[in-house]
Amino acid sequence: MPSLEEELFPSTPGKFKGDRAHNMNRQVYRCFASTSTMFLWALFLIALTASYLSFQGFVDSGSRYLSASWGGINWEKQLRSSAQIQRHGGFSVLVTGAAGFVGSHVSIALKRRGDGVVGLDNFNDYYDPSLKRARKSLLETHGVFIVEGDVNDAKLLAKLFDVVAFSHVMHLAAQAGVRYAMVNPHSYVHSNIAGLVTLLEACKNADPQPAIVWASSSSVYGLNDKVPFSEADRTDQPASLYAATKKAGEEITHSYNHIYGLSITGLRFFTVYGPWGRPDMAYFSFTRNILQGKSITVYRGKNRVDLARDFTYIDDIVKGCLGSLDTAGKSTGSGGKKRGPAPYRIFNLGNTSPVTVPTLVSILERHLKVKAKRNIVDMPGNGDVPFTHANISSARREFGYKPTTDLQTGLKKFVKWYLSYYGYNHGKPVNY
Ligand SMILES: O=C(O)[C@H]1O[C@H](OP(=O)(O)OP(=O)(O)OC[C@H]2O[C@@H](n3ccc(=O)[nH]c3=O)[C@H](O)[C@@H]2O)[C@H](O)[C@@H](O)[C@H]1O
Repeated sequence: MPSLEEELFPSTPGKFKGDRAHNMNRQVYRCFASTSTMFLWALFLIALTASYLSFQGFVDSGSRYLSASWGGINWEKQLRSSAQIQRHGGFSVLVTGAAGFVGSHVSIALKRRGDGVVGLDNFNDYYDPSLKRARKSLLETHGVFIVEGDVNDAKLLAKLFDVVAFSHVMHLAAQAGVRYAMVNPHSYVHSNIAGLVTLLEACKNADPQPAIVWASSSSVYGLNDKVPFSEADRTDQPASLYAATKKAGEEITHSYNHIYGLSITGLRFFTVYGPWGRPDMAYFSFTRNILQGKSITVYRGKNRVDLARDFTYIDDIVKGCLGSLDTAGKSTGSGGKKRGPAPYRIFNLGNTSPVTVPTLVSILERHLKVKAKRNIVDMPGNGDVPFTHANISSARREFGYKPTTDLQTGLKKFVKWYLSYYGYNHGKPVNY
């Protein structure tokens, strides 16, 4: 049996016979009825979508509040106190990667001279996070508060700039290591490209905009064979993805300088070493293996030529970082608008005295009083370059950069720290 509606409005047009006006009325009514049904459906779908989105928002914010290690009145108080400037004309500096090797040293040096410092670090497990935690404890004894978070977290960055008007950002958070890029390429894109852009976005939006000093790398020289390496030399032949992401960082920061008036200083660090260093680096892992009686793999270049690095001691690098901060001109924009040209600088921070890897091993043997078991192999195609050698005349001219620690002296200090921290058998770290 047909329904009432079917009776009134048969589904097959033309089957209904009636007068013209009646017919017209029916069509208008039908049209109106289908429009209102559609309208009701649309309303229903909008309501459904809105409630889904608000539920998602609730879940997101709920999980953020449940899992976030930042936020709240007490947290803001700690931020402000750590960022407090204690000297006339001092800075308030956001140090990213503050629980890292260079980051921890720079943070302490800034705090010591009376600058305000807030650290940011994600404590990832690229190498033993307990070493990062120990550095964090050390920083806390100096009054430096470290926020646990990622440079990719735009909300966190916005909040940091909301609470503190940072005059400078020392951006050292990165995925380091040349050879690890073959194991985990995406971590380099995540930290060195995406993280950098997120940070620059936050800096460009900040009012006032901070001046930015950040860590590039000697590896950008890649296959360049003109020595010593000068800032104007070719950097378009990277030998590793790590180098490529650092080179990309130099271009990305340039665009932010150009468009938004951010003051940018990129520092090309040359194989930095010293106490509280990175366990993935050769001098550190060689020390551990030598002490444990394990063999070490020493790479050798083409035609049996030894590899060489312009090893640079951490204290010299710290002086270079502070000199860069002191001479960085101001950013000119605010709230995302450029108001004039701002400085864009790049400096080599090296030692200008390359040493071969076998010589590095011999120095360690002397300091450790243990003979290394050397396993010499031809350098695999893993992104390494045969040598590095910095021309540092630009940094010397701009802020009097002058490295004073040779490898022999620097490794002695490293070994002293290593033994006090891990002991002879790389047992449990001594508590600081
Ligand atoms: O200046 C930089 O910008 C980079 O410096 C550092 O890279 P590199 O100069 O490669 O230092 P590092 O790994 O200590 O190897 C040193 C030498 O030992 C050789 N090497 C290494 C390991 C090994 O098992 N055997 C070996 O012979 C190796 O072939 C090399 O010749 C930082 O790690 C990097 O993050 C980046 O900051």
